Amino acid sequence: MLALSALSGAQAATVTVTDAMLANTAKEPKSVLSFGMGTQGQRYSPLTQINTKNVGRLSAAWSMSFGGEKQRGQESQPLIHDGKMFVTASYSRIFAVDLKTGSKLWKYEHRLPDGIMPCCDVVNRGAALYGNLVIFGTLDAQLVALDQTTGKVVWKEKIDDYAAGYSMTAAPLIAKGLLLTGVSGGEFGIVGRVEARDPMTGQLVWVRPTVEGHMGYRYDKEGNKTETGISGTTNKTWPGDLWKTGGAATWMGGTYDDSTGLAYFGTGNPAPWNSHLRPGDNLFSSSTVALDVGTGAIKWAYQNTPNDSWDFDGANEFVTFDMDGMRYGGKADRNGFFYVLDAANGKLKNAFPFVRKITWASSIDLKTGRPNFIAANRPGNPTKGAEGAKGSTVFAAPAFLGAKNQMPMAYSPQTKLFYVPANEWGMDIWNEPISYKKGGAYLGAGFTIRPLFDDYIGALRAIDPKSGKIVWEIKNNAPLWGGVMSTAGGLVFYGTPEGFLKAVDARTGKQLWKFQTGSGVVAPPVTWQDGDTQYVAVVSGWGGAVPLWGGEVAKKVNFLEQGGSVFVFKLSKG
Ligand SMILES: O=C(O)c1cc(C(=O)O)c2c(n1)C(=O)C(=O)c1cc(C(=O)O)[nH]c1-2
Ligand SMILES: [Ca+2]
Repeated sequence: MLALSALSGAQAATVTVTDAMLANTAKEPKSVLSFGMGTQGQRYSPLTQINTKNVGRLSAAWSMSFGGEKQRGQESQPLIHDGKMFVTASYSRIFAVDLKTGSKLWKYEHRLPDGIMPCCDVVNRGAALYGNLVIFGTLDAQLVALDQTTGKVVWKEKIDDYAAGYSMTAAPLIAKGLLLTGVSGGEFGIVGRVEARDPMTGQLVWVRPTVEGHMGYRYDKEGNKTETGISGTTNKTWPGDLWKTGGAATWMGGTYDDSTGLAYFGTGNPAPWNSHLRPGDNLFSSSTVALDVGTGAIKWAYQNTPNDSWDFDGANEFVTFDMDGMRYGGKADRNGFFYVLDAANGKLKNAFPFVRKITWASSIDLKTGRPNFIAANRPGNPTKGAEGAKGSTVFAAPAFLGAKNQMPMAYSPQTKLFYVPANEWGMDIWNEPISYKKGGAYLGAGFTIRPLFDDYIGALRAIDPKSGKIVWEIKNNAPLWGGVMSTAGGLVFYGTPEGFLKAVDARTGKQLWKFQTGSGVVAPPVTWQDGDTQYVAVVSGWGGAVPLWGGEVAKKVNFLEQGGSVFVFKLSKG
């Protein structure tokens, strides 16, 4: 029996995913092998069959439900390979689907313990492919690798203790034959880090913490570890012992650029939120950290929000691109500024606002790379504040859910523009005393989110990284929470919480097509070519942080229904 099934054509058909294929995935439009549609994260496809002239004829080819009662935030980006779609779903589930028919080939439901502690819904953003495996992270902070053909578990590794607040929501990244992953848990005082593993076995290769003062390690084949030096030079940017529970979670995973050999991981908020408890810059929180993939050494780090006081996680994706013959990286930060850095050395080239209202800083100093803080707009010190134990309340914009959050932007080398899903909102924020307790929320702050404008919160913005100009924008009533894709067909695709997948002209922002998916879209679309047909897919299912933490805004959008399904589209005959 075993020998027979091993010989059968269908079983043996898995095409092994190699480093060369992954390096080419942005140029190879027949598959989608990684989160970001290429490790640089540009989310750009060279396909042109679907274009500005004919996108009006885009029609549903099939849809598949994730089923059950687990209809919560679906933030997953599907992967496409060898006739199959691999798509993760809420509550740490993954499905393999037949691309031609839309029928389910297998599913894996991870058994989650009762005590998991994701801060912001039971989400998962996607998987990674390598060899014959599909690998994803779970809400109880494990990694699971399954056989692409059978769905059988090949290896499983525990990343860390979920009872201490660790979880995993991001898609893993493959770079130079290594599996690179981050961790979630910044709201619980975990310590952020990047880990490299052998993707075929799950065995650790190196670990690099993202909080200054913690030791990095390298592992040999037997699992013996050797120290590779502390991250940073000292823990002097943290007072006392606070670096031991400093946050800086790498919760959105990373990008990788073959030309620099560096992996770029954003880091989340320093813990706790109350900044008066931790005077100093608190490295490497709210930063982009560039790691040498071979050694796990921090080659450079750039801090977007030193001594963050607003939950301005710097976790957002660093997307590398070419400008004036140089390789740069663009990052639309949660704090409201868009940054352009030299991808090789982290030197700041440009920084400008991409939302209308920013209260915490007036600008970013291009010489020093540091923000020009507006001191009066920092939430007050609870030990000194006029309002006693609470500290003084300030109005701050952006709100803590950010000018941008988990929803990834796209870059088009055709238009040389970034397409950023932005949100305009503010909050009243105040500080409170707090002390660390394992597995407890570690904030020391309270907040009330408020819209800034009557008619919209979300805005899809086309941004020129050179001039810092917003070339066009499309306002959206509810906060945008889904990702963006650009194509050589001159199109930009994006989803809305109101349930639509939309296609617009990449040059003008003119809407050309929309489709109602039946629930809010909080996931990034993808496209690929099978035979002579180009397809587009997106996952639908409202959820994520907004309905949980949005307060007044959550009430505004409580007409939205939850869901869980994936839709695939192609052109109907003209
Ligand atoms: O600091 C962290 O570890 C961490 C993790 C996550 C996560 O893993 O989803 C989010 C956040 N922070 C966060 O601040 C946030 O606003 C957020 C929104 C979402 C989401 O998926 O909608 N996740 C997270
Ligand atoms: Ca956070």
